Parts: sequence; structure tokens; C-alpha cells
Amino acid sequence: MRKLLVYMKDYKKESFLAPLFKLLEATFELIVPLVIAQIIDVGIQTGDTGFIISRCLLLVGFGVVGMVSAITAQYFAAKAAVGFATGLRHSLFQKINELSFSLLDRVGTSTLLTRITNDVNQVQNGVNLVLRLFMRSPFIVFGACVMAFTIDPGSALLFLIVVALLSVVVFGIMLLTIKRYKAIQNQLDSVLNTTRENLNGARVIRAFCGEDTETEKFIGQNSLLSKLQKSTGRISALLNPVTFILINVGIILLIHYGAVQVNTGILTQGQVVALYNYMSQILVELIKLANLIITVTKSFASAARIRDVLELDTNTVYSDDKKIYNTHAVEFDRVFMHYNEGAKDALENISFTAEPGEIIGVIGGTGSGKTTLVGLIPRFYDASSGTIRVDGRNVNSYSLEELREKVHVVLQRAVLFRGTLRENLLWGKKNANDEEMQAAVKAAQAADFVQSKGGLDMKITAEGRNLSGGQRQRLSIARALVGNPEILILDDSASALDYVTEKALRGALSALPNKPTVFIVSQRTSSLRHADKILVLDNGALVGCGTHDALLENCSVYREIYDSQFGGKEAAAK
Ligand SMILES: Nc1ncnc2c1ncn2[C@@H]1O[C@H](COP(=O)(O)OP(=O)(O)OP(=O)(O)O)[C@@H](O)[C@H]1O
Repeated sequence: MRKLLVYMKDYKKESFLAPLFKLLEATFELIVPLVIAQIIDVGIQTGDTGFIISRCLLLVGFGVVGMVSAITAQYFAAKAAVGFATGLRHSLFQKINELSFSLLDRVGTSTLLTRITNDVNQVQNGVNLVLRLFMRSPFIVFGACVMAFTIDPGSALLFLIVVALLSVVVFGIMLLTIKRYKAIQNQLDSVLNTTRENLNGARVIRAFCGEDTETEKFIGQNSLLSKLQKSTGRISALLNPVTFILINVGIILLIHYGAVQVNTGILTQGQVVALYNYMSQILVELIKLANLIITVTKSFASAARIRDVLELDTNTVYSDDKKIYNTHAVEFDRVFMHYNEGAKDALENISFTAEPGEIIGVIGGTGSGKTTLVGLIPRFYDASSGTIRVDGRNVNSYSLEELREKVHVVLQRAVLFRGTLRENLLWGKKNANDEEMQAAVKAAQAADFVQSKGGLDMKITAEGRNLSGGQRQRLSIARALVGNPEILILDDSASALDYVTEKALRGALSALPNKPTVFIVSQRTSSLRHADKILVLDNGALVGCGTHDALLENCSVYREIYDSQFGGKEAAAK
């Protein structure tokens, strides 16, 4: 939590004024029992109505000042807590955007969602409550003990014993629940994860009639969450009854002790009423304090989860070596890659070069490492060893922004954002004009359907659900083309296109005026047969590199793929 306090730095004034006004309110509250004692001992006993009225007016005045102080404190506390949470959410969002693909894989998106919403709200509540009660409640408890001492030192001893017992209960319960709150938040992540998967895969689940299995899975996760919440709730629920019992026992003892003192003439009736009032104030404040501690406990658990994300090491490994070693557009030099420590290599000892303007095909069975290989060029993941160079320079020596301006990628799954087509295309180049966007749409073979749907202003719904798979793919390609990248990577991103459109797309790519180096990942030999070079992957190893004809001659894996698609006959769509 301490590390998160930097987000309070713009709210120093509010963080000071909120507790201050609460203390002001508390001070008046502590004086009230003394005034009541005076009304009883002086006003009522002597029958002085004027005195009683003047003291009652004084009490009304205290009430008004106390109320204004409380409202002012609430205003400052809310301002500081909301501002604090806004800053925290902003930093968290920025951090999430900086996370590398491997960190995103490791942490998981559902938990990030819970942390930026639920956890931040929890911390906001904690800050608000702390600013209002953290000083006030102990001040009243302490103040009431002191006041009791000034009235009668003997009764003050009783106060101290009650406060000590109450503190043991409150802190004991706090210690018992703190770990459980963390477990609850983690289980909430799991419930969210299941819900998210269910929503993302809604169509598949229905197609396979998997609703019952999914519901069962959800019920399992949800009942675990409710079990955890119930067991924690049971412990927290002890708090109020136990504190009430202790305080009421204290009050009974106090009244008994007070009655004896009044009889012997040591205390007045008004003083006993004042002592009773102080004991009641202690009860109210300790319950508030206990609730504050529960909220703060939850906030601490949430703060730790937020801090864990903020402290993730997103520092990308940069190399100082900006030397240009050669003129290749892309060079892989003995590259190895594994996703997790100890996991099998997804790529093993890959070396090849791609020249500027060349079309490079990447082929291989499923899971052979095609996506992994092309993902290393824009540094979605980093190689475990070996060197990758773009324009002759180590990719690690570019800033990610610089590198991703050069290298544009069309991913396997075409993702579009809700908005207009124009807004989507601007992702490719922030200041692209209509002409550039139209040219990209045309090259991506999307001009016809875009025209019929309203041109660049056509509406795109969330995830591009109002478009067909092939249309989404073509618009994703258009988005990548808008920025005139030097290197364009199409990761199986033309798979939903018919042969004629795919052929036209290949033609348009070769005719692009800036002649980018294009990597085409595909399962179809027909899509790659005109490539300048084809890389053949098998189980993470590069088992062939050459033209279609050369590979047919000397690469058995390539020939197998080709034969499986054309049965050995030359039937490819030329
Ligand atoms: N994010 C990831 N975390 C861990 N392992 C991964 C991850 N992505 C891929 N892998 C593993 O790396 C290997 C290569 O996967 P990759 O996606 O590169 O294959 P691919 O040839 O593109 O497959 P496909 O044609 O099916 O898309 C596979 O064994 C896969 O299980």
C-alpha cells in the first residue's frame, strides 16, 4: 500500500483537511457528555430553566458545527479517494499496455480486468474510509478514556480494560480474515476467467451443445467463491456481537460502580450519565474502527494485487549495438526460442536471410513454429538465443515503436475494433489521408464490399461481427498496408479468402510501390509457390529453404505437404 501512496501526492491538501475536520467534529462530540452532565447536576437540580435552555442551545450549536465539519471532511475524503483511484487506474492501464506477449500469457487477461476494476474500487473505498475514520475513531476512544479519567480515575481503569479486550478481538479477527480476502479475490478471477471464456466461445459452445458442461463448470467455480466468502463472512460477522457484548458488560459494570459512587457522594448523577455516554461513544467508534479495519484489510489485499501488476518487469531488453551488419531486410542467425523456462524449444537453430522486396513463404504442419518465427521479427516475443536483424541491425537495438513502424503484422485471427472503418485504418498510420486509406483498401481486395457498405465511414461493430471472416481478413490487411511498412507479415491471414481473391491479393502485394519484404505464413503450397523463398518448418526446425521448384526436388517435408494437397499432380492454381 505504501508504494501506491505516490498517487496521493496531488491530494496532500485534501488528505490533511479531511481528517482535520473529522477531528473537529470529534472534539465537539467529546464535549457533549460534559454539557449534559452540567444540565443534570446544575440545571435540573437547581431548577434553573435559563441555564438548561442556554446549554441546550450550546448543544444545538455543537451539532451544527459537527455536521458542517463532517460534510466538509466527506467532501475532501471523497475528492482525494476518487482522484487517487483515477490515477491508479490510469497507471495500471498504461502498464497493461506495456506488458509483453509473454507477460500477458503469464498473468492472464481476466485477472487484469478484476484488478483494474474491482481491486481499484476496493482501494478507493479504503482510502476514503481511512481519511475519515483513521484519526477520528482512535481520537474519540482515547479522548473518551481521558475524559473518564478527569471525571473519575477509578472508572477510567474499567474503560482501559474494556478497550484492551476489544482491541484483541478486533485485531484477532483482522488477522484471521486478511489472507482469506486475498483468496476471495483470486477465486473471483477464476469465475471471471470462466465467464470470459464462455462469452468468447459462445457460438462454439452452442454449436457443440456444451451449455450444460459450461454451466456445471461455472457452478463449480462460483460455489467455491461463495464458500470462501461465507467462511470469511462468518468470522467477520463475529465482530459486531462480540464487541457489543464486551461493551454492554462494561456498561453494566460502570452503572453498578457509578451507583455505589453516587450513593457514597463521590460522583454526581450527571457524572455517571457522562461516563455512560463516553462508554457508548467508545462502542460506536470501536465498531466503526472494526469495520474500517475490515475495509482496510480488503484494500490491502487489493493493493497488493495492483502492486504486483505495477511491479511487473516490462523492461524490454535493449542492445546498444546499433551497428548495421549487412543489407538483408531480415536475418535470423542461429535463433532458438522457448516460451517458458524449461519448456521445449518452439524454434531450434533457425538461420536464413530475406532480401528487401522479397516475398518469403513460411510453411509447415500445425504447431511447427510458423507464428513463433514471424512473431520474433516485431519482437512480440524475444528469442531465447541467437540474433535477429532487421535492415542489418539487431532488433533489440530498435525501440519497440521504431520497430513496429517498420514491421506491420496481420494476425491469424483478424481483430477489428468497434467504430468506423476509417478509425480502424488509422491504427496503421495515425495521420493517413483518405487517398492512402482507399489505396490500402484496394490493394487488400476490399474496395468492392467497402464501397457498397458506405466507404471509409462504414460502421464496424465490436470485433467486426457485422462482417464475414474473409471481409475481416481483408480489412486487417488494409490496416497493415496503410502505413506502407517496410516488412509486412501475413500470418495465415488470407486463409478465409477464395483462390481468385487470394491470387489478386498476391498480385497487388507484389505491385506495391514501396516494395515491402512480405512474409506469408500459409498451410497452402499454392499460396506460396510464387514466393522468392519458402521456409519449411518441421517441429521447430528449419528443414528446407528455397523456391517451390527447388524444395519439391530436395525437401521431403515440403513434397509431402504438396502431395497431400495435390496428390502429386501439378494442379496448383497458377
Ligand atoms: N503463447 C504460447 N505459450 C506457450 N507455448 C506456445 C505459445 N504459442 C505457441 N506455443 C507453442 O509453440 C509451438 C509453435 O507454435 P506456433 O503457434 O508457432 O505454431 P504454428 O506453426 O504457427 O501453428 P499453426 O499452424 O497451428 O498456427 C507449439 O508447440 C505451441 O504449442
